[in-house]
Formats: sequence, structure tokens, C-alpha cells
Amino acid sequence: MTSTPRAPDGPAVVLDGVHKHYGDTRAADGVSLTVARGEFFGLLGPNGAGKTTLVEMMEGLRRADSGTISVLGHSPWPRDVKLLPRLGVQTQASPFFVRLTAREHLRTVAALYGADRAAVARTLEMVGLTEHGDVRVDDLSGGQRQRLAIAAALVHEPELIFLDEPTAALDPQARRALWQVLRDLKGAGRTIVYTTHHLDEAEALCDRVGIVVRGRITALDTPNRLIAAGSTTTRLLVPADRLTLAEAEGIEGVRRATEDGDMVVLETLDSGPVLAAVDKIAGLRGVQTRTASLEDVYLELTGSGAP
Ligand SMILES: Nc1ncnc2c1ncn2[C@@H]1O[C@H](COP(=O)(O)OP(=O)(O)OP(=O)(O)O)[C@@H](O)[C@H]1O
Repeated sequence: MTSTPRAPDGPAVVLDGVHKHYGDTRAADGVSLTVARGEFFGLLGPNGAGKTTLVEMMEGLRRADSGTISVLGHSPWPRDVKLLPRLGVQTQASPFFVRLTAREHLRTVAALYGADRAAVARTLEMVGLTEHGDVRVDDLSGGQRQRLAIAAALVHEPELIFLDEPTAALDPQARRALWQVLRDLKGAGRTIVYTTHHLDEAEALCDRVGIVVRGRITALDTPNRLIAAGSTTTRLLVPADRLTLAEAEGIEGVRRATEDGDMVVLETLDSGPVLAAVDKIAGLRGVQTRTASLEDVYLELTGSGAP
């Protein structure tokens, strides 16, 4: 394996005033951010917000129009052959050698980076594909292929790992298993830049998240601080057979009441008095309380409307 000396300190990624336009579309509109070494950094945002553009500029796959980008202390553009082995990249359209088996595919990728055969077996095991190692890539299921793409990003033990919606096609078990793999990688000191549409995932895994809207970072902090600074709305869910929408709307302190299946959902900034009022009308049996989650904050920031 190429022995690139590891810079002991300095951030993993620094973007400063980065712009990227496609015609009139501002895919990156003056983005500045720093990802620390060892950090698990999440990028969130609606479709077309500019996440892939940002990540691909960090990976050296696209060139910024202006601004500066530093990855492990180097400029990723023009592509730097010394930098590439230190990066692990899984994209939404990762290339495969489809006529090879999963194991052969991974061996080929490993050979490109100078990683050994033991790394291939270890990485197949890590993503739960050992028993599918002899299956041809084009015969793997969508989720198995996705796990192989993740394995290909990890096999050479890169310092900085870019994962673009890695759990999109995974079943719940595989998704949770990948979470553990990622936590272990973080525990081993790797830096992870992670794009996802799963807010629960970002909340569970990421040290910090950046929320991208129309090419700009509109929020950047730990999930907990974003939640604390954002929505203070509490939702009370009351069985609809005991409280009508009109009754709910009549309770002082209720900002909004909606029906969701067999529950009436009351949104309030002050849950105590509202709970007391609900108790008087309907009793508290079966009443559930939901405090704000990262998803609420995300929906507020991206203007996608409340659920
Ligand atoms: N090569 C390109 N040529 C023209 N427009 C592009 C190109 N690549 C991306 N865009 C546009 O730039 C914007 C940002 O796209 P990007 O793929 O970065 O968004 P994203 O946040 O990754 O979206 P998604 O969540 O759907 O993957 C979109 O409006 C997209 O249509």
C-alpha cells in the first residue's frame, strides 16, 4: 500500500467561499465549512440542494468555479495521485466490474490501491457479504451491491471516507449493521463525510451536520444544538375517539391541530397547560408526547412544511 505520511493534525476538509454554478443554477453558493479529523460529518438537504456537488468537489471529481478547497492539507483539484489512496469514495453510482464476483471485484479495487487479500476478506465480512463473495456482481441484489460499493470505499483503509446515501437501498438489519461499521471506523479515528436523507441516521451517527438549501449551508452544528436552537414545538398525540379537532383547536396554547390516522396531533410551545386541558376533556390514557427531533428542525429550515 502506498505509504503516505499522515499529517498529524489540521482539519480533514476546509472549504472557503466555494462557488459552483451550472448555468443559472447555483449548486454551491459561497460555501465555507471545516470538517475536523476524526469527525463524523453529515450533509443534509433536499433533492437538488447541492450536496453531491459539494462532496464531489471535495473528492476531486468536480472543479469549483471559485473559492478554495483543502482535503487532508492538499487541493483535490487537479486530481492528486498521492491523495487518492487516502480517500474512500462511495457514490450513488459507484462503478462495478459486473462480470466479476463480489470478491474478485473487491480484490481488483484493493489491488488498484495496493491493499492486500486479507483486507478483502476483512472488508467483505465487515459489510456482511462473505457468503455472497462468489456471486457475480450483476447477480447481487440492489442492497448487496450497495454494500459492495461501501466495501470498495473502505478496503484500502482510507483516512477520509465519503459516503453518499450509503443506506438508501439497505434493509433495516443491513442499515443498522452499517451504522455499527461506521461507528467502529469513527472509533478507529477515521473521518467520515456522510450524505443522507435519513434524519434519524444523522441524529444517531453524526457529530455535526450541515443543512444545505439551494447551494448554501443554512445550519451547521451538532444535532443536539440544532434541535435545541430550532423548534421548541412539542406534539401531543391524543386518540381521536376522545378529542375532536374542534376541541383541540379550542385549547389555549395549541398552535395547530391536525389529524393523523386515529390520533389528533396538537402542536404547542407550552405542553404543561395543554396537557392539563387535554386531561380535563379526554383523560391522559393513550396520550403520547413528542419533543422536537432533527427532522422537525430540518423541515423548518428547508421550508418543506410540518408533517
Ligand atoms: N452536471 C450538471 N449540469 C447541470 N446542472 C447540474 C449538474 N449537476 C448538478 N446540477 C444541478 O445542480 C443542483 C445541485 O445538484 P446536486 O446533485 O449537487 O444536489 P443534491 O443535493 O446532491 O441532490 P440529491 O439529494 O437529489 O442527490 C441541482 O439543481 C442539479 O440539477
